[in-house]
Amino acid sequence: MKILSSSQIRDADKHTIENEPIESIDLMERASASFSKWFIGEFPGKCKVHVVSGKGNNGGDGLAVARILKRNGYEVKVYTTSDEGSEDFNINFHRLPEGIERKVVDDSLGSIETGVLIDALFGSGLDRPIEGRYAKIVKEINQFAGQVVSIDIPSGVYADNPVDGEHVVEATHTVSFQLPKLAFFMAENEKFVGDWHVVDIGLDQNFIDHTDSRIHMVTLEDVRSYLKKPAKFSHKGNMGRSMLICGSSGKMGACIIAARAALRSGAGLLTCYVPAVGENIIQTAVPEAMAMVSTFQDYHVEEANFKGMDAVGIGPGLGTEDQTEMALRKWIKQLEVPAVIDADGLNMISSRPDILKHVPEGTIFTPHPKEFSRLAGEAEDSFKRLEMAREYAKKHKVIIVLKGAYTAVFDTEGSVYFNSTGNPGMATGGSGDALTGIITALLGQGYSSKWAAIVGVFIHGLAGDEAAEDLGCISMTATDIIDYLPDAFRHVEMR
Ligand SMILES: NC(=O)C1=CN([C@@H]2O[C@H](COP(=O)(O)OP(=O)(O)OC[C@H]3O[C@@H](n4cnc5c(N)ncnc54)[C@H](O)[C@@H]3O)[C@@H](O)[C@H]2O)[C@@H](O)CC1
Ligand SMILES: Nc1ncnc2c1ncn2[C@@H]1O[C@H](COP(=O)(O)OP(=O)(O)O)[C@@H](O)[C@H]1O
Ligand SMILES: [K+]
Repeated sequence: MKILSSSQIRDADKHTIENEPIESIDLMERASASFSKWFIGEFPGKCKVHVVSGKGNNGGDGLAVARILKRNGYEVKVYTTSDEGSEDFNINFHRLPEGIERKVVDDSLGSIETGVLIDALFGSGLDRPIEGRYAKIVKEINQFAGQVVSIDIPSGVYADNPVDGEHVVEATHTVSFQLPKLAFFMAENEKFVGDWHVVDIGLDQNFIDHTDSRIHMVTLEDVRSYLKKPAKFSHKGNMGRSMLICGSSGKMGACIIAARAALRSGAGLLTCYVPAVGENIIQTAVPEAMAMVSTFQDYHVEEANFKGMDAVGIGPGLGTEDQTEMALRKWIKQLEVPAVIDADGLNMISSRPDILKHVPEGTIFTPHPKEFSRLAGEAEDSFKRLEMAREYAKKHKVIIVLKGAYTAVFDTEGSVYFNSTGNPGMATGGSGDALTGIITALLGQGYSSKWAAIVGVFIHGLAGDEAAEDLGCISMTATDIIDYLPDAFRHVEMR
């Protein structure tokens, strides 16, 4: 699914109005009806609803929603900051039926004790920080004890830029029209956006399909269409020969997790290259994997033999010993197959950036934000980090998998794909190692680097979601993510 900027959405509105054709006020009615339908589903008890409307079209939506909810049996009170506004605001203001209490407010809503509050103060037309009387209103909205539902976007949040003011509505739910907004994927906006939802308002899909956007959200359908189905005559030799270079004394667990995840992701033949300390451990814990054992006891110091391999994953539990770093340099220079580099592998590249020039095109880096800042420098905010990651991926011709609540995959052409699966239960040691194993296995099965990353991240998150459903976010572990990989793959395969 594409994510469009505010101005692109405005163009889609305009195009729909001209070509459907539909009057602007009727499009507003359709948007408000979609919002109301969502609202009625979420709050079926006919609670008291307080609608706070600004004077733009977001406020106009608020007024139309007030009317529709009233018609559906809700007790509605409307607070407007003015009795006059945009053309469509004015029409909806005059359409307010009898029986809706209305109040034109200056800087205070007055006391609101119960019910649900709908925030229609500002939408995508916000063009400066909220101040003065509007700031006081926002403060009151945030002091309200009940749930707050923002229409389209919380007032004070910009769709495409970081928040720049102190006064921003903190919504419980945000119901966005047609598509999600880029702002929803940024960690610092979580407290404003709350849980977000998208409702269809019937903007011209053909126009959206032809609008150029480099920002996407990955859906189940996307992954379904890219998932490779094993051929009837497939055998272990053509399901990918993968190698994981991993482990050191005290960190063999990372290796086990990555290896098990790779096997559960369809790796045909898996070899784990480990220091001597890891031989018995890996052979016992993961009998399906072969072990290639280095002569050195505690950590990696030697070259590897990649002969016959289709994919290589480097990083889980490696440690950052100087000699391991020298070994990493050799591995990277030797690489002729697609590779995933994670964790300590990335940390060593960060401390010796000259290694970067040897990294083959299409190699996948899987940093979390801290590892990314070691690679590319600190970012002021998530929007800047997004630009930095995009530039980094383009410049070094690597795929960046920036891990987090919405893991983002950056390809080498400047596009970014936000993941839509996963949950906070995955913020536990070893989850990242599982991801490295999954992506390595997919690479080995012939996925392009970009799609191995996108599909791997989605499946990893989906397995995490299935695990959380049964075990809860608190108790689930990285091993549980692996145990739920079969469910996740089956879920994607189901048609
Ligand atoms: N046809 C359309 O364009 C549709 C638009 N829709 C709604 O329209 C919204 C956008 O409407 P508008 O473009 O009218 O924008 P807003 O409703 O966000 O309001 C913009 C108005 O507020 C003023 N303003 C901006 N920032 C301010 C600040 N910090 N302090 C004080 N005043 C400020 C602007 O000067 C302008 O007058 C969307 O978010 C969506 O809710 C929907 O009705 C769907 C259809
Ligand atoms: N709040 C969250 N929501 C969704 N996914 C998460 C969340 N926190 C962590 N994850 C996922 O869990 C994994 C953690 O990886 P990483 O930070 O490398 O941990 P580790 O090094 O302990 O394995 C990443 O894939 C990340 O996207
Ligand atoms: K709003």
